[in-house]
Amino acid sequence: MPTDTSKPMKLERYNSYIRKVHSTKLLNASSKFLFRVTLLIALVLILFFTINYPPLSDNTHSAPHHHHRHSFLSTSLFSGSSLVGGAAWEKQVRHSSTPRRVNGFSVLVTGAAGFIGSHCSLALKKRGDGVLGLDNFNDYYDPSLKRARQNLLSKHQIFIVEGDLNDGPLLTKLFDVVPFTHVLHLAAQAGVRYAMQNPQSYVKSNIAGFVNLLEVAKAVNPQPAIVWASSSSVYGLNTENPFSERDRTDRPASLYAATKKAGEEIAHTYNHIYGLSLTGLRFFTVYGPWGRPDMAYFFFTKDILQGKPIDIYRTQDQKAVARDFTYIDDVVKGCLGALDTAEKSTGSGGKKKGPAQLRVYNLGNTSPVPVGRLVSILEGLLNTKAKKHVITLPRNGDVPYTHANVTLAYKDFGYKPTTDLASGLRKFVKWYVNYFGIESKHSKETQHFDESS
Ligand SMILES: O=C(O)[C@H]1O[C@H](OP(=O)(O)OP(=O)(O)OC[C@H]2O[C@@H](n3ccc(=O)[nH]c3=O)[C@H](O)[C@@H]2O)[C@H](O)[C@@H](O)[C@H]1O
Repeated sequence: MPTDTSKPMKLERYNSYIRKVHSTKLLNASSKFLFRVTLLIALVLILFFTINYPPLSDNTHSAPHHHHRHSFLSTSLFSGSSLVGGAAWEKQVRHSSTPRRVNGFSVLVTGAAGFIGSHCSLALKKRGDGVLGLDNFNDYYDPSLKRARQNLLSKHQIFIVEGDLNDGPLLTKLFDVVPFTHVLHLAAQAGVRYAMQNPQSYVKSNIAGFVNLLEVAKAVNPQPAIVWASSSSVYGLNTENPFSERDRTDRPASLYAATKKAGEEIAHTYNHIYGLSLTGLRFFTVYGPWGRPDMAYFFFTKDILQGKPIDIYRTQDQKAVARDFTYIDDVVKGCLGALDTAEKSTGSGGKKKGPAQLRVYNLGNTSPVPVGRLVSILEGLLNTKAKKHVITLPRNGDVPYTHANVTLAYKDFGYKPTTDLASGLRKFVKWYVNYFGIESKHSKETQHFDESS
């Protein structure tokens, strides 16, 4: 009888089958495991990129750390149509910054598409200084007005780089290309009442942005001298009259004022540690052609012309609210005076070499005018009665009055305001009706408008 060999063979086949099944199971299990791990990694990566690289349409009021990334992506690589850092861009930057007079300055003007920034840029350029603008063109008020100012500046060979103060690499790049002698730092989140709606934007521009600029300025060689915009609002609840630079400024009435006051303290620190030459200018309610639409004189004009009611504030004890309204041309002279008398910074490569200049000046008009009087002047100029709502000052950060003592600015650089409110508003209204193409008997009188007035 032949021996049955099929049994061990079957067993062997069975064993090998079992091994196969096991190894396939193992393979299946490990590939499932691998697949899950890959999926998890992919999800983590997607989450990471979504958080760190928000879409470029991220709005301007987003959280500061988001905005920093956004501004780096959007401004460090591209600015309008020209590639930042490219040869054509560098040529524009250099051309705009090169002075055309002997011993002329090279000035970086931040906020150059803004009201005071555009006027100062033009004035500097006209006397032969080199000017490079920086502006983020945010939408705090209608950016089309900022674009119109930019057009005006570009006709005078002034180039504005589109970028944010918080964009460190961009600022460093600008100083790499141009050894600026001066910075006129006017970029800020302005407006007293808006600080209650969007407090973070004040911290982002007026504190973080300022510190970022100072960080770059202290590290470059040569360090520039810096003249920057503080505000009359730092006097807050001060009751001395008129306001002098020696008065208390530790009782701000709005977050806007608090951020400007913080700027003055930060300036002290950078002057003390790094030898940066710093001059703060306390502007008093500056108005005029190409002004800011968020300011009362501007939107009163608009509302009066449109037949809309306007609110005129009175103090809690029913007294008139008054401001030391200051005409733009006077303020421009003050800014240029401050630049002309600014001493060089003393540090280099981030190290202080000796004491440096640290100054603060009032730039006001020295004659406060009640808001009711401002409205009567506008009514006369527009030949239209305003629909006036006199209301008690809401608790919105406003102070009852401002009044500048400008003795110090006069002594140090001959600052002397010469334009009263009626003459200044006349020039503003002339610009307004032309700019907005308002057809009235006023526009006929002003057909020969000089756009740079
Ligand atoms: O000197 C400054 O440092 C600041 O000046 C400016 O602030 P302000 O002096 O508050 O100007 P602005 O808003 O034009 O109100 C003018 C007057 O109209 C009153 N006012 C205002 C609004 C209204 O509806 N009714 C009204 O009576 C109001 O009570 C006030 O009395 C800049 O905006 C600010 O950025 C900052 O630079």
